[in-house]
Amino acid sequence: MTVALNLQGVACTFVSKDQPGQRYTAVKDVNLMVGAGEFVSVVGPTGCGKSTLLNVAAGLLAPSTGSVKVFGQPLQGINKRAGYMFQAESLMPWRTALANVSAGLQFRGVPEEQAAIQANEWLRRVGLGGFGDRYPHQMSGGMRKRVSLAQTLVLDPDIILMDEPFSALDIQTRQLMENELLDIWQAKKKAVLFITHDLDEAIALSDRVVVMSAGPGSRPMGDFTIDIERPRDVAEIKTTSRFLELHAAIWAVLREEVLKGYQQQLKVA
Ligand SMILES: Nc1ncnc2c1ncn2[C@@H]1O[C@H](COP(=O)(O)OP(=O)(O)OP(=O)(O)O)[C@@H](O)[C@H]1O
Repeated sequence: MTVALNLQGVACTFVSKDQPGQRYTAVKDVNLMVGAGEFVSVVGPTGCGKSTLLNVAAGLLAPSTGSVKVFGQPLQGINKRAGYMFQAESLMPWRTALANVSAGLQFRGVPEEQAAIQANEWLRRVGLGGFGDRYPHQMSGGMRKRVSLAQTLVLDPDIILMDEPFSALDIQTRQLMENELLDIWQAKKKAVLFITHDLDEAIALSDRVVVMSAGPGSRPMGDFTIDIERPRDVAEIKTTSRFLELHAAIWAVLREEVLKGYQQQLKVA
């Protein structure tokens, strides 16, 4: 299998803003690999360093030690083979849905007309054909997330990095979006690194679920293959016996770390 993303021996140490002498090692000894076309989720206690790892993969943060390779090449600067979708709203309020989706293409030098055709096509794929002229404030949260998804995918990245992209949505909209993401992923088979708090979501979507330990010095401490056949309906598979078995096995590892994570936070507070 071609390796799309490979983090080897990655550690990230931050210097405290208030006390420059103080250092905090968020993640340490992290080895994490995502194959081309593979869907990998990372779960872990709050504050363990999941977003930190995603930022490292995106090239937004250089690791203090270790290496990051993208399709075998050392990553320098921004990861141009990757598209990102973060938890926060990423739309420009002064641009229509269409203009939001086509912006990235235009920044890359695609002529306006061509960019609009591709952006329209992606809006249609995410179920928003006909909504291209709406502004973000004229759309629901779920619709805005669809626009964000189109905005990420229109650039045709080989690697998709997602940090809790659906956490702000109500459960029904969330399930719709998860199924849509799976449909698109199934058709395009990109490498996905998906961060979530939600173990159900991680299992439902992924080929593999990686469990991070509680910080400081958080590292992957479990790597579970999700051998549930595809295509999947995220709502339906949650009642299958294999899903429940996998959930129990992963939760047995994750639970301890979540408890440790809470203890850590209490200490910090
Ligand atoms: N730029 C920074 N400077 C100092 N500390 C940081 C910085 N970025 C992250 N940290 C610390 O590193 C740790 C990991 O943060 P990170 O946001 O990666 O965790 P997370 O697992 O994504 O958290 P959550 O699940 O709550 O979103 C936290 O303790 C955080 O306070």
